[in-house]
Amino acid sequence: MQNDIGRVLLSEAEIVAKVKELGDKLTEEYRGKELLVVGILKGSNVFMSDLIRQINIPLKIDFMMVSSYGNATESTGVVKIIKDIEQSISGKHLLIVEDIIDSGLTLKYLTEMLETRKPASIKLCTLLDKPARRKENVDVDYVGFEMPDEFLVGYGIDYAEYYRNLPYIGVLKPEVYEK
Ligand SMILES: O=P(O)(O)OC[C@H]1O[C@H](OP(=O)(O)OP(=O)(O)O)[C@H](O)[C@@H]1O
Ligand code: HPA
Ligand SMILES: [Mg+2]
Repeated sequence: MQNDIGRVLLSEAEIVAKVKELGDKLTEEYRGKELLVVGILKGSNVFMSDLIRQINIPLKIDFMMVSSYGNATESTGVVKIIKDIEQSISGKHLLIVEDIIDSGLTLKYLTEMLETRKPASIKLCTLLDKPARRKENVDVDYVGFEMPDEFLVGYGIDYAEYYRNLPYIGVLKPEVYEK
């Protein structure tokens, strides 16, 4: 698995420090508010687990599962909801947690759909942002790192469902997906 990684872009230590920094900001932002943190599966799973433990106020969590990539490296543009939030979000402050924003298609679709359920607010937090690849404009409130236009894996992010368990973020060698 390590042999498929061309370069490590973010080390485990850099990620830990950034998650702590984001958690501190979110603690201040949501103090005294009814917070529901919504992770977008599967990619956000690792980031979400670390992030909520750095937010030091009462909160609830839930998950949605959507898919637009299948086993490809380009978004299909069709967002499928596989699992929805299990509770009413009306009047709640929603924090959507993503591992990566690339084309923006996933979040554009999701935020528009969730707005119709009348939450008190919706904000977005992503560990990684690839602004160069944006097809849909989405307002991201909290970004861990801006990344170059390369196919990234690790820390929850997959290629063909593998590499999610790498503790760092790396670039996959092109020969891995070109073969
Ligand atoms: O901005 P976009 O171009 O829409 O890409 C970002 C989305 O793509 C990935 O999910 P994917 O659909 O691959 O599912 P996964 O989280 O299960 O890997 C990632 O976790 C984001 O949800
Ligand atoms: O760079 C990426 N890597 C893996 N999955 C992704 N989904 C959107 N962008 C990416
Ligand atoms: Mg994926």
